[in-house]
Amino acid sequence: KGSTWGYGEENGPSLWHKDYPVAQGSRQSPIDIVPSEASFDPRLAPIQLSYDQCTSINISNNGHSVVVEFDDSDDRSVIHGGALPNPYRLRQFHFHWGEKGCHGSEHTVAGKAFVSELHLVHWNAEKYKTFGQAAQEPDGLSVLGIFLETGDDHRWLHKITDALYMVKFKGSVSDFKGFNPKCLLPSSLHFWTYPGSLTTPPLHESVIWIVLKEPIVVSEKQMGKFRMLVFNGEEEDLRSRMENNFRSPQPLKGRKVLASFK
Ligand SMILES: Cc1ccnc(S(N)(=O)=O)n1
Ligand SMILES: [Zn+2]
Repeated sequence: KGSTWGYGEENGPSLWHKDYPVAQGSRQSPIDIVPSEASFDPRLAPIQLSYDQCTSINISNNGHSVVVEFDDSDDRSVIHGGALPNPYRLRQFHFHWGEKGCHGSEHTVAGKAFVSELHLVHWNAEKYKTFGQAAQEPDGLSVLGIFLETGDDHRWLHKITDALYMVKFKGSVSDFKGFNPKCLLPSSLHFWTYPGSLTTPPLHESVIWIVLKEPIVVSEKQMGKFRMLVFNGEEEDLRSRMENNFRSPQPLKGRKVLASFK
């Protein structure tokens, strides 16, 4: 049986196209964002995150990242603005990161990578009945990308890093109530936006990407706690530290990146 995809030598991003030919498609993500080539679009509405009624449910290790899931049975937590035609519902957030001292973001800015990248995944519940269906439509999803750089401790990230020991192994799930990801936003909501894809299989070209210009600051110690997670299940002999779970920038193929700021 074909091995499932991952980030290793035998199943990493350069091989994903074999099982997921869309990997070589015309609107793949991530990309290298070149600010001087992005065009300021005054028509872009400011990003608004209405997360005050959001309901986080659990935190889990899916063998590729650590994921916090939300109750998306109604419009209690939505993102609107940017180039979005209507509000999109928050479904989950997760992270991508590198190894100690190295970079791990997926998007880069003029070739500069950050230590990590947070993805807040939303779906167009006004137009589609389920997340799964929306994930296969060109306007189905919107992912808000936030860069992480190292410096001082992030005062709220500890709520997540303190829970990571409970989800060390693939397949582990733990209660995670009352977390509002608004506490993970930088002060500026200036953004770039472009049409792209999921950055992990099935790599559907269904994402309107919104990437914030300003990174948030977290400490190397906090990042270290992400690296104590492992890709493998508790019962597997082969232990492999969860790190470098990022895809590299993909060809722009003529796409335009819009900027919400001058
Ligand atoms: C929910 C989901 C699946 C796959 N990839 C992504 S991502 N990394 O593009 O946000 N999100
Ligand atoms: Zn992601």
